[in-house]
Amino acid sequence: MTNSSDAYSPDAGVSSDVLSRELAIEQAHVDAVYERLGVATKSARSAAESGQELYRSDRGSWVREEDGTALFERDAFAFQAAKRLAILDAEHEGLVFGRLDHTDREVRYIGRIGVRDAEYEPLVIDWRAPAAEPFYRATPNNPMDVVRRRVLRCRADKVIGIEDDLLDAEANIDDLPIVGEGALMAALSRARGKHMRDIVATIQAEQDEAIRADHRGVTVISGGPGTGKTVVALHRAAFLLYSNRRRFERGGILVVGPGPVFMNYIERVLPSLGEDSVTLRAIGAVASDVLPDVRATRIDDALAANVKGSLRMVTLIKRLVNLPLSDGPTQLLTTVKGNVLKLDASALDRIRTSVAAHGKLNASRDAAERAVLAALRPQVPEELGLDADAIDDLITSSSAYRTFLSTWWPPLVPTEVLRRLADAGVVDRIATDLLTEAERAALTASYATHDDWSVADTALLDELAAILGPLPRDAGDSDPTLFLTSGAEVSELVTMADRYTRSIEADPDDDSVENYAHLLIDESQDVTPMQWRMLRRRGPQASWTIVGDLAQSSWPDLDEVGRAVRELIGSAPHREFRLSVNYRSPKEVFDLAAEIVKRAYPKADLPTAVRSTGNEPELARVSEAALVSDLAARIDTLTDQVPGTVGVIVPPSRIEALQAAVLRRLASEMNSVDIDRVWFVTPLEAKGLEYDAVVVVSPDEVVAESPGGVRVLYVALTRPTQLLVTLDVGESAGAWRRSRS
Ligand SMILES: Nc1ncnc2c1ncn2[C@@H]1O[C@H](COP(=O)(O)OP(=O)(O)OP(=O)(O)O)[C@@H](O)[C@H]1O
Repeated sequence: MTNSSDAYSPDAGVSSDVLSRELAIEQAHVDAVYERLGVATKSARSAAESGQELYRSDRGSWVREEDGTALFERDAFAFQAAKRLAILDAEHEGLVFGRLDHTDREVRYIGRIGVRDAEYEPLVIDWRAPAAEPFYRATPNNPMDVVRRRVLRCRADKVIGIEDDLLDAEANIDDLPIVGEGALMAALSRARGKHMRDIVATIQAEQDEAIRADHRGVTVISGGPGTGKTVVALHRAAFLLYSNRRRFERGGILVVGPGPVFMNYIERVLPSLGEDSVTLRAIGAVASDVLPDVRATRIDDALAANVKGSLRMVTLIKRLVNLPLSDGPTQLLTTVKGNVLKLDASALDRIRTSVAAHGKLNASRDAAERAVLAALRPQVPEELGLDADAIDDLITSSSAYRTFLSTWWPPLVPTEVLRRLADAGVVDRIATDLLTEAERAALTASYATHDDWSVADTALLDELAAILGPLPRDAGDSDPTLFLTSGAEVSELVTMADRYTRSIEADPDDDSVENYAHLLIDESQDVTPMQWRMLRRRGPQASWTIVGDLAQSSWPDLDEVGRAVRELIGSAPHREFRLSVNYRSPKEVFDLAAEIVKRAYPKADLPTAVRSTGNEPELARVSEAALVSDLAARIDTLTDQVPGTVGVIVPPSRIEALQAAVLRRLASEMNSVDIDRVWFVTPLEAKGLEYDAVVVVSPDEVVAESPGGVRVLYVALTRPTQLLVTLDVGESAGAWRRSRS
């Protein structure tokens, strides 16, 4: 097996004459397809110019097949073909990638888009069409009337390689040569680059079932590392769009992954399948539809992260919202014709709680005012002979009352409310029965020591946005200088006026949560209960695809993860798929990783590694003093040994300093190293990613620094496609492997 990107080498067993002849046959077909597409593009353009915008769809596609009734079907097809062609990633590996030869001698070509000839006969079948299914599902045990499955490897419009599988050796067809040594193995041993590639030419049968599963309800896809969960989920998104375009293009599909590095890694897959209408968002950016500035990447320390992810925060946040502002009024005093009217703190609290129970706070100011007036009216002496309207007019015209209302029920901005948790006094008042002392301290410290938001905070901010609702549209009508005449202390005046002015800068139109028809959640084992609440707000009517592996969870309470998914499924129809083959890690690497994870999590779902390289992992040790020079030297060697990427996975506490020092050393002493191929990441950032070679720095610290412990080390150990090095730092390090059985 070869590591080069041209690993689709022709089988030496087939004469070069046969190979050349077969390549020429396939080239002729590919040429015909491109010629036809040229015609389709022209025809699409001219139809568009002659006013067919009528058929433009809401989300910007040119034509919906179902609506194109006034068009000849062929014209509608031309639109679709031209549109998909325009989206296809420039670097995609061939429009036509497969061929099926059937027992009845019928030949079908499979490609990224469907293409028909002038007589409307299929030249290429879209990989998602039912007729393409045997390409993925046929096996020698169940050949599905297919004799030979052929994968074509193209560069741009040139066919450069062929890989065949003989599926029905009994079929009486003796003029079908079999070429190549297996498309899957060749694909798997190719170098990894910065972006994930589609697997459209080599989808395996168990993966195909998950991709084509019913769109309704909830589809759960599980499996160990490297089993293709992510890539399968992305192909499923493309399949859903193909099979139910109207519903999913209009309603939208949201793909959520763990972080921006991961989103960047997967972003090319859907365009390479001709689909560009899917929204990709890291979990820390999901709330950015309601809170545009909130896009977080920082991970809290373990204790704070656990607290912030837990459902106990729902109660805590409700209490926080109801807790009067420390600089707000504690009572209302006003007069009507010389008679003093008063509501004390407990009366105000009762009103606040009962109003808050019935609506969103920012939308309830009128209701709160009605409740306050209703509580004041009985205090006006009857002998004044005033009716309710007259009393209300007298109360509301007083400046003391207006000042009270603005400060007692101000427009509340989620970010400002959550910041209140930096005050230990606030946390103590609302959380003594919810959190331990250590948890309360961790929560307060996380806000007191950081100005920016963490990923876990975004779900809390989203929860707050849901409780508070959009800012009132008239929030800007009141004059902040009002406070200057209220008679309170100057320092307070500034605080309130300041808060008021800042809060009205938010655009009330930005507060609507985006709803999707389908949500696809990757690395779901790390989604906390609070984050599930945030996601569910994006798809109250949606169907779901949930992808994950409990053995890779960084969340400490695995039962809670399971419960959250069961709750989401509820009584909806659902189906589960388990992927069983690890296509990423060589067997030698995965054996080590599996042994480590089994110790901490015996129930781990361990896949079978499909490849073997003969390279055992290197378990190395280095002193603290020699770490930088040793790591730089290893990176130098590894970039020579593998053709693609080298991942250096470093515990969070070390990454910044170590990366800077190693890069400096590489630049000064080993400047032949191609730095663009080297990635420094924390174990959590490495989730879902893969590299040709990986160095895991200080595995003991990787375990110690994450609430997921050994499971997070398992993630790190399962990232390489070729070579693994672990680097213990210091004489006594290595606990992670000493207790190997
Ligand atoms: N059928 C296939 N043909 C070719 N390559 C495949 C196939 N299935 C998976 N792969 C490759 O295997 C690698 C792992 O896939 P992927 O990242 O989707 O796995 P995963 O199950 O999400 O892993 P993890 O849980 O570790 O994040 C990728 O490089 C992917 O392209």
